[in-house]
Amino acid sequence: MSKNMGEANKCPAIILIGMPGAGKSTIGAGLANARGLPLVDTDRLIEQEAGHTLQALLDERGYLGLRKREEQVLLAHNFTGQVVATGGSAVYSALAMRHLKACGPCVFLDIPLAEIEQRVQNFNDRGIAGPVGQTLAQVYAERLPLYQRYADIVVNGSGLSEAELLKAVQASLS
Ligand SMILES: Nc1ncnc2c1ncn2[C@@H]1O[C@H](COP(=O)(O)OP(=O)(O)O)[C@@H](O)[C@H]1O
Ligand SMILES: O=C(O)C1=C[C@@H](OP(=O)(O)O)[C@@H](O)[C@H](O)C1
Ligand SMILES: [Mg+2]
Repeated sequence: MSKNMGEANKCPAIILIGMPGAGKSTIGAGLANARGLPLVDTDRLIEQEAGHTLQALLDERGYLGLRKREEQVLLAHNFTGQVVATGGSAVYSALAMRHLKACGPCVFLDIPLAEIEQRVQNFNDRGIAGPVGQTLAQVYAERLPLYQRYADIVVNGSGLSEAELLKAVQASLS
């Protein structure tokens, strides 16, 4: 299940990756609470450090600019001892993912496209870091191999409630 726990044990953090709407922020908060660890939502970190909302960054710099900013912020922080809810686009940076994986196991919240589509109703103005016109299905198809590549642990969240998914993530880490 875990490909890289030896490295992770030196510098424990828990990194959540997955599609927008997968539940990284929601499950991250529950996980942090359950484990008594601080939560870092990297989207909020980017906004704090940039002094702009993600949408403003997207409007001003385009999706490649937002991805670059995300990479810079991820690389600038040591996430030791924290639960990290990443943004869905973090996996576009191999450098940032290498840095995150050195801090702890990457847990991929693997949610089927149909469930993501139900949850993400505001796809066109949600601030997705991708080219205009790309559909949610295209984003999913492009990113699935990246989430799989970087995952140390894959949690299948198909059909699970928030509470069930949190429990499954906890079980995957024990
Ligand atoms: N099983 C589930 N696990 C996590 N979130 C769920 C689940 N079912 C519905 N949701 C809802 O989906 C949304 C997930 O959003 P969020 O946690 O912000 O995801 P992400 O940070 O991955 O984009 C929330 O509104 C949450 O209430
Ligand atoms: O998947 C994406 O392209 C993005 C997802 C968002 O985070 P969540 O995955 O937490 O929604 C946020 O980082 C930004 O709007 C870009
Ligand atoms: Mg989030």
